[in-house]
Amino acid sequence: MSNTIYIEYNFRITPLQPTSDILIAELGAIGFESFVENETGIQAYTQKEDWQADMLNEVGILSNPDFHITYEVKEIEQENWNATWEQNFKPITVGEVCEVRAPFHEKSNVTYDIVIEPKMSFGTGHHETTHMMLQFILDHDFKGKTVLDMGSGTGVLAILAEMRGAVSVDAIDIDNWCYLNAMENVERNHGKHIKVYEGDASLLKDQKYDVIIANINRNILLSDIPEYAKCLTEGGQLFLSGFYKEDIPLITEKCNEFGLRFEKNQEKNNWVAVKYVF
Ligand SMILES: C[S@@+](CC[C@H](N)C(=O)[O-])C[C@H]1O[C@@H](n2cnc3c(N)ncnc32)[C@H](O)[C@@H]1O
Repeated sequence: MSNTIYIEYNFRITPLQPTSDILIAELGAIGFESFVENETGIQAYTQKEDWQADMLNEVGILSNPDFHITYEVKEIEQENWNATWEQNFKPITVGEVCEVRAPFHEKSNVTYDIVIEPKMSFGTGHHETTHMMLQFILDHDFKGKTVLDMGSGTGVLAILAEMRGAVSVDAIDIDNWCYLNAMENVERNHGKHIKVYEGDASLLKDQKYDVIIANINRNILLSDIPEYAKCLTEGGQLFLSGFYKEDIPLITEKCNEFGLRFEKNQEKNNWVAVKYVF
């Protein structure tokens, strides 16, 4: 193991949500590469060679009086960073039949046992949006379906879709690291019908899918919904997440414009996952 030196920031945050999500997004934008959420806030990591003492000056939420954020900073070696991650990543159970765990967790007796090594990509089932999308996949019939997972992160949704019977799954992520990580996770879970691509909605051409899953964010979804509609088969289903309850009318309006009808939604801590039908 190389002993890369990391800088760890330990942020204490009040209120925890939506502050943590905003802080993670802002830190991600200035080059922080991994995050561990805990009960009082988050730990954020960047490699020492990418770090500058004044880099937090660009993080707007730290000077916003509506949020209270304090932090400590220290230098750690990669081995310790891995240990922190392992300590904090607990297995997640969805609907009692599906567990998302890391390779170092013991296998339990569930129908859908998903092993994910997330490292730095999003999608362990800990986030509300991933959890709700996994629940949607459990609640629907995927047997014989062709599926697109847009913004696939670790690949966790694509992996469950195949376990639930999908005959082919295209998983697309814009981020190179996610693309590589999803490929590793597909292999780790013995995926046979999942193809992972690096890119975005511009990769979609004449393909048709019975189901499209996209957990990204409000603005990307708003701009990609017309592309999704073009790729759905008659009666096809679209599951969207990555936005808040108050964004449902806007997203639904865009879906309606392209022939997609709202069917139902789930909600967790103000995050939502919504099902539309073509
Ligand atoms: C919220 S994460 C979801 C990951 C995983 N699907 C899950 O449910 O946990 C969003 C993912 O979308 C990717 N992404 C962001 N913009 C994108 C775009 N325009 N096209 C494709 N992927 C995108 C990010 O790299 C990230 O991995």
